[in-house]
Amino acid sequence: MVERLSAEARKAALWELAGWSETSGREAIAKTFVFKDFNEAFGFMARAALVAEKSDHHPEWKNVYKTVEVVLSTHDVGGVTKRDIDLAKAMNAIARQLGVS
Ligand SMILES: C[C@H](O)[C@H](O)[C@H]1CNC2=NC(N)=NC(=O)C2=N1
Repeated sequence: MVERLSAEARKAALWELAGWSETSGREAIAKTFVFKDFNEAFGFMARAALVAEKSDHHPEWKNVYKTVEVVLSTHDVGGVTKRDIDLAKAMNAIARQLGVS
């Protein structure tokens, strides 16, 4: 079991995570990625899904055409943990490879 991050620790982690912010009304972090088209959005999701499955930590996400809205939290502890931060970093890296920040 990983430790739920404090409000301070969440803020510190988010400083280094471009585009991610805290959700309101729930302990989670979120980012909306906008790609060039559906093909790139779905390519991002396919790559991110492999990372998620490998680490047994899965995103809540919604895709409409070229936009992917992602919410990350660790359900087991009802908050944000290093597992969310790590997946958020991996998603940023994948998006960057696809030419999107
Ligand atoms: C049993 C299994 O490890 C858990 O259900 C995992 C699976 N994927 C998960 N993903 C996320 N985002 N949060 C979790 O708490 C979580 N728990």
